[in-house]
Amino acid sequence: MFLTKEEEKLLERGDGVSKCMEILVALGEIFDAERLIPIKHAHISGVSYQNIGDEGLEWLRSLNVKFTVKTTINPAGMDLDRWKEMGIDEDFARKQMKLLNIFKEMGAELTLTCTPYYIYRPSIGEHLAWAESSAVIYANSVLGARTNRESGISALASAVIGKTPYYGLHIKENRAPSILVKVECDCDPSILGYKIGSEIEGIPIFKFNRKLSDDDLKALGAGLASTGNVAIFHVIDQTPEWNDFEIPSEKIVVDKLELNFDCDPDIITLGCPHLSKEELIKVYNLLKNFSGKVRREFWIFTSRKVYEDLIEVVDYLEMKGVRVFRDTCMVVSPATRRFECVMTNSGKALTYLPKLRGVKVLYGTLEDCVRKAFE
Ligand SMILES: C[C@@](O)(CCOP(=O)(O)O)CC(=O)O
Ligand code: SF4
Repeated sequence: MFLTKEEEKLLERGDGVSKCMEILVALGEIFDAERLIPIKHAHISGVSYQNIGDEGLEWLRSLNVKFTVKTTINPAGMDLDRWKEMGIDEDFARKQMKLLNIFKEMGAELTLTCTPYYIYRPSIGEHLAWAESSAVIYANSVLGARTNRESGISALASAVIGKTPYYGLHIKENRAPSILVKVECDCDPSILGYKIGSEIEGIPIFKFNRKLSDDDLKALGAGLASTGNVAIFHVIDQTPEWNDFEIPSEKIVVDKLELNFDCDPDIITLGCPHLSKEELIKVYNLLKNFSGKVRREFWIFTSRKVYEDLIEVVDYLEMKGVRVFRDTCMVVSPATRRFECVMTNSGKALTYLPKLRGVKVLYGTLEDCVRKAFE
């Protein structure tokens, strides 16, 4: 991969910046990138102490670097204000705060959300270096911005250098669809993504018989990326780049989805990825149909920004016994170990909760989840 004189010099410093350059050069060589390109925004995953532990914390501290572009970060292992209520112990909280202080010293904004696009909405064609698979696929598919599916480490290296290797989805022709998915059922987009992700190769372009909302597209992408190596999709008549390419001849038809999850939930959860304003308001409107408080643990996760923008809605949900937490989620928090069976409408959470937290899961639509909370 070609390096400019300045880039060569960064390699020779022998410090944390050199380490970051080495990561980007190695990535560039693996994927045969011709050069590095500047990025506008990096989003780093691997922020929960639960997932990176003491080793990750010490490695980050040893880098001793500063970010040179706008940098946001993924959820931590707890709500920074209500961690005791989540059942988190002091030792974990202390270590999580130590980790967040390191990110802050590096120059990250402590956004602690997997939905950075609600805070900074990238524009079409903008080059990013984002980790967090659900954010990557949203940026590429719904916004038309350009990022590969970075790891936490490669996103951090790009945040320091301000660049990323020019390969993969940064290049227009690599964003072309290779399989048409005709959807003939009124299937939950989250579950559709969860099922299709493991069944297809390449980039899907969907044909729906209805208009999907941005939240539907968010759920579809999160599900797709959780079970498949998919970092972009298109939807005919709906996503920004759908008409820039030939419609692929390879086609599958989806007319029904079968799921077999079964357990009696001791907690219901929504917000994987973190809920948008519209989604939080949808929960509010559903809750108004039920008298009294919920009868099961009901945890909702969203970003601080959405929470603060809708504080009256949050107050109502809390009054109904729902807990609205920020900064974290069921997948990256040790709090989840208190539960046996988690009910959710998120295809992504159905994938990761058993894998990362070892709990059983039960699928329900948003309406099913709200109804179950009162049973
Ligand atoms: C599962 C995920 O959403 C959150 C946990 O990952 P991390 O600890 O933020 O790297 C990451 C991802 O899907 O890229
Ligand atoms: S809520 Fe879901 S998408 Fe967001 S960080 Fe947690 S697992 Fe990832």
